[in-house]
Amino acid sequence: MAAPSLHVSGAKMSKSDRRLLRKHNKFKINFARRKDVHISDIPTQHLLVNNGGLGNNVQREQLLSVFEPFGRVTSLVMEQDQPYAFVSYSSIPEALAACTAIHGCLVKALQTVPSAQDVQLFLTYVDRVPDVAMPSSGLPEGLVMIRDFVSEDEEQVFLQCVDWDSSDSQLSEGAHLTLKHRRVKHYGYEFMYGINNVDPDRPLEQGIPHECDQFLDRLMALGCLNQRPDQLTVNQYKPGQGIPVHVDTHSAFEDGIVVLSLGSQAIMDFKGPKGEHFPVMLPRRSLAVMLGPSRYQFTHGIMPRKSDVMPVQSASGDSLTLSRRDTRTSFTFRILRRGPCHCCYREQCDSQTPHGSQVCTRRLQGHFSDTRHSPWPRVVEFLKQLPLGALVADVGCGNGKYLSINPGIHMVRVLELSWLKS
Ligand SMILES: O=C(O)CCC(=O)C(=O)O
Ligand SMILES: [Fe+2]
Repeated sequence: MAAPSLHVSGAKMSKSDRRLLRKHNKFKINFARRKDVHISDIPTQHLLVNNGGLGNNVQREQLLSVFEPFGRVTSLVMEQDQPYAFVSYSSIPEALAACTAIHGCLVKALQTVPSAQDVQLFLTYVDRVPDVAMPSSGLPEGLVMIRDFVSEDEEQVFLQCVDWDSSDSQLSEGAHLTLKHRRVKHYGYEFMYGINNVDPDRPLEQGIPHECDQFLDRLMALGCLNQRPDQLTVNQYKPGQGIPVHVDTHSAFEDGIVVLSLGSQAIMDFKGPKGEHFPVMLPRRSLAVMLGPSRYQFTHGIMPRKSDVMPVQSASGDSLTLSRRDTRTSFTFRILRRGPCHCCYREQCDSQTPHGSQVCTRRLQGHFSDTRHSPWPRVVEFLKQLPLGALVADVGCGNGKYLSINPGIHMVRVLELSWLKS
């Protein structure tokens, strides 16, 4: 790691040194907009490290390994999404030594993905380090989290019992429109993404794998579910993949949605109706049970990211770091609802809005539903691109498969063509 000679006068500077200086000055001009920390013209014990932030995919441990050889690091502050970090030493000479050695260097240790470029660190003295705003560490009301609910051996059994090869042929057509970003397999009943619902009259050949039996016994022993789950959706996410924000359809499933996270952690964002936001870490092998408001009222989703920002506690105080995601496989166990939902969260309830009650009538239809339950992708696409408030008549709507595709439009449902004639 050879530092370019930044302290030479303008006339003797090489082309690359001049470029470096220009870049650094531009960054300093932008940073000066911050009111809580000021750039210092004279050396201090606090360093602002441009390009060494969470926004550059730099991890806390990597940054520490670069700075610790030059003295005692008393504080390392990383802020969410920012391309810079702050490092404090116990004395000015230590900061000076680090600055002389590291400023302008390409640092290999900071590569977080194989294709990533080396990171060039620019250092500036600042008067202080800011307090870090920690993400909310609470849980949405009704969410129960249990760490280490399954052992590493059990995790392997779960992961190996999924027969991915048979998943594609099993999914109804609408699924392929929504599942570009993760692999999914259903057991017990298919959750049909085209209509965001299940058909209780069409159980799948494959029920929940028997490998889950003991787990389900333990789950039931916790006492938070009234019935044993009869539907399982397995989602598999590669780093960078996620699941869009949603509330699991009320009319499809009862209270108590159980998520077992395997293979990797991920942050699931829960958002409430008043703008509440709970980024909840789902550690590998942990169990999350969504009950009450967290099941019915809060949306949940996973951002398609390669790493998650996590709080860390260290000798130098609270800070944030990045935790890289690996392939994550989640087992989501749910209890099918057989009848409309009567929850008290009417706004989110598809059973209690006009739009929702139409969806429920879908279940009253027999043979037609059995043979035509898959929405046609082109129709789904057409409905999705309609503007808010558009009016659509679904003449001969059959099992109502298109009624819930776009909640922002009005669907007039006409069951039989003969009704229209009369
Ligand atoms: O993968 C997860 O953790 C959650 C999956 C989920 O929310 C769903 O399938 O509805
Ligand atoms: Fe969900």
